[in-house]
Amino acid sequence: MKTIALLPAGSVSDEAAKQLFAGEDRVEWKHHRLIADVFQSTVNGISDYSVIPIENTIEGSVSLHMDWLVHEVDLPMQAEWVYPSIQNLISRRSELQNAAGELDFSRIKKVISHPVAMAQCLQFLREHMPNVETEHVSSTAEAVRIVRDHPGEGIAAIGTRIAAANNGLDLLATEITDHDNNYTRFMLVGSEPYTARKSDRIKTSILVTLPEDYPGALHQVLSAFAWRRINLSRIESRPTKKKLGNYYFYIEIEMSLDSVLLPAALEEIEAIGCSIRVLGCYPSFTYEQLL
Ligand SMILES: O=C(O)C(=O)Cc1ccccc1
Repeated sequence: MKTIALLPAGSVSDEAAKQLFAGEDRVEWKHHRLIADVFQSTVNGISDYSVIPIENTIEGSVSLHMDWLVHEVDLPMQAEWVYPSIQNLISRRSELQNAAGELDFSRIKKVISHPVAMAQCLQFLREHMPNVETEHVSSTAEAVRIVRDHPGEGIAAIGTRIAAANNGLDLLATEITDHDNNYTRFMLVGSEPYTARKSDRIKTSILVTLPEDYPGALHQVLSAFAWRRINLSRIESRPTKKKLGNYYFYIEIEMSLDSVLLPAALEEIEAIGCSIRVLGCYPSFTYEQLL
């Protein structure tokens, strides 16, 4: 039996995780309201894995979660997958109708959701409810729960169809994200490798800290990959949080650590005085692969 910590039932994380573990019956879900508790469940050994949203097509990196993986916890990355994020406007239709029985968006006083979901729907909100107040909460599922528990207050949530159905609420508008092809990348973290499915795409994630006062250090790091023709799929700088202006580089490499080339490239990078932390070597899945 594998125990998996994740955001509440009806969240995007919940749908995405069920896709990754589809067909596995020996799985126990541990839902948490807060992402901090999702992380902590695996850190404390209560769960085998945590499910973490790390990047979105529109919003880019979910920096807070990336920073947790780097600064707060030491949990290896075990699988990465992509899941479409389809958002809907959810509340009670009967509360928001005018005398003619038509939905009147001006009766919505406040829209609540997870910050990533909210960011995906800003144009929709501007167009239909230019003056609405918005508020961020810990997940889309939590937003829907709050709407359920506060009838008559003119609150709507942005969330999944499943969350609306689970809470007996109405879909006021469906598929409201501003751009199609809106996907979120999720990371499965934990101490055991994920073996339920195989992918021919294996990635390695590392964190590189450059030596101080070394002109061209980043160039040299990149060249260690470039001349070996090792493809990188992402590079991002984040503050070290130790000193203003100090950064580490988060790099995703399209190659397994079991290869001959990658360890050699990492050795070359260490030789110029960089420190490297390997965050994981893991299979990567597209949405189509998991269908
Ligand atoms: O709040 C949720 O449902 C989550 O799982 C976080 C999230 C929100 C929006 C897109 C992807 C993940």
